[in-house]
Amino acid sequence: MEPLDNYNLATGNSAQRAPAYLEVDVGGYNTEQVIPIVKHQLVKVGRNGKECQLVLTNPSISSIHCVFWCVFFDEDSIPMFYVKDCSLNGTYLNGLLLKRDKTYLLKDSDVIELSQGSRENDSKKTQLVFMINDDLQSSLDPKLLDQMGFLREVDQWEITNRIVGNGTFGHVLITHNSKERKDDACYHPENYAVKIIKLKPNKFDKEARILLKLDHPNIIKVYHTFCDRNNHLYIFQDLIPGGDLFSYLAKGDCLTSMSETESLLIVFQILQALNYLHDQDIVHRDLKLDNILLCTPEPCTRIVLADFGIAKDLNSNKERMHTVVGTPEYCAPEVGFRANRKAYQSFSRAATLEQRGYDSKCDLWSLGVITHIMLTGISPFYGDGSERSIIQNAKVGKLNFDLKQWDVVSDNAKSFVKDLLRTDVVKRLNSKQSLKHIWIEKHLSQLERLYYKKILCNNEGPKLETMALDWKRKLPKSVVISQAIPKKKKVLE
Ligand SMILES: Nc1ncnc2c1ncn2[C@@H]1O[C@H](COP(=O)(O)OP(=O)(O)OP(=O)(O)O)[C@@H](O)[C@H]1O
Repeated sequence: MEPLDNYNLATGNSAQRAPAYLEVDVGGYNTEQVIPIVKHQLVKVGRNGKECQLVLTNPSISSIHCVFWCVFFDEDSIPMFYVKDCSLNGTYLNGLLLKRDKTYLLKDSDVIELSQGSRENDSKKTQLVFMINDDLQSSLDPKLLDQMGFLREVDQWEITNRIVGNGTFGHVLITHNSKERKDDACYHPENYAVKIIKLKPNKFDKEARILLKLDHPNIIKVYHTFCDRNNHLYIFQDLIPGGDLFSYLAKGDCLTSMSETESLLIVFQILQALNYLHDQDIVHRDLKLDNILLCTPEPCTRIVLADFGIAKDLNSNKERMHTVVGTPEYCAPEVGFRANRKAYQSFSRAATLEQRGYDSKCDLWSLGVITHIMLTGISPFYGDGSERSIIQNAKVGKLNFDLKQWDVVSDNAKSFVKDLLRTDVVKRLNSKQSLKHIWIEKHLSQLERLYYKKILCNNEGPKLETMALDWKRKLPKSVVISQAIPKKKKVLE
């Protein structure tokens, strides 16, 4: 039997108290070793002794063969557990090959096989059995869909009772595409997400209309929409499995900062998305940490903008916007939130006030707030946390770069934040100007290389050949794109 190093492996009860764990079997025998899967910790399996929690020396195993993690939407919800294949020789889930760099949702008792050698090698075969803690398992409600009045099936989409997230307006659930399963029997079927919103009778939904028009790697991809007899609108979309940026930064009961490099890569991607949206006269209007989703909860991952619930398509009406919408903490002062909410108290989230209106630059203010938080862990206008103080502070727009959290941040990054958080809209950068800011421009070649080569090609998501031509044109000449598509393999009995 190949040696199995005990890197961070737990045994017995401590691991079984984790929300989920992996049991390690080698050559068909249970080794009694278990790897807990807990919040904020990736579990890597492979040959790399420095990075992996479970180190395997079998040569057919890749340096990092596969990665496991869990995502908690909030403390009350049942977490989602995922596995991502990063190997050369393939990872199998219940006997079916996973697509390389794709992420799959796990369920209790799933068996993950790391190599499928010949029969003589069966004694070396490592299997991981995924187990969910009994308490969590029993809280999954099989009648959830009926209770909520949601359909179980819409065309080829099968809707499950597993909730990915909840918002003010919608529930987001896991769904499968049965047609895909029939078309591709060798691969494990993928999971998708469906956002279900209750519409007011006879109202059409702007979110679905806007999303169906969009096609960008940093914007949530929508495949299909459907409205049932109860005015529930179903928006079928990609499942983005790394959780949102808020959860990624939240450790304990406060937000933490991330390195300048990691922040820059996220800012660059958000700007790609904003540039694309604003070029088409679409304004997001609710950009915040919670609406930025990560493909994997680790640095250098693709990020995706979600929740276009209050986005505005200015194509139908080229005027400036006047509706007070968004989230005060991220909201530009010109949008018109008032410290005295009486002015629009009768409306849930929106009101039209007498004012000069605002334009797409409100999204850049929100990006300024997001960048400030990523670099320092501090929300710039938070004050005492009350809506009144946030709105008042944002109106004044005073930033404090003397705080010790800024000591490790470059002057260029500070200048970027300052140029986005300008209360004077005319002086605030737009998305094109932001992409030319010295903080971005100085690192542009590295950013583009990482973006096109690593984030778009190796990270799950659109491959370059499927993307629009204007995206291809931006590819720097020096970058060689490696198409990491594994050969199709037969399903083993
Ligand atoms: N495609 C997706 N993949 C994975 N998670 C998702 C997806 N869409 C939404 N979520 C999760 O569900 C949560 C709620 O979704 P969303 O923000 O779209 O709903 P909402 O009702 O419009 O929310 P809000 O209260 O912010 O307006 C998100 O914060 C996110 O964590």
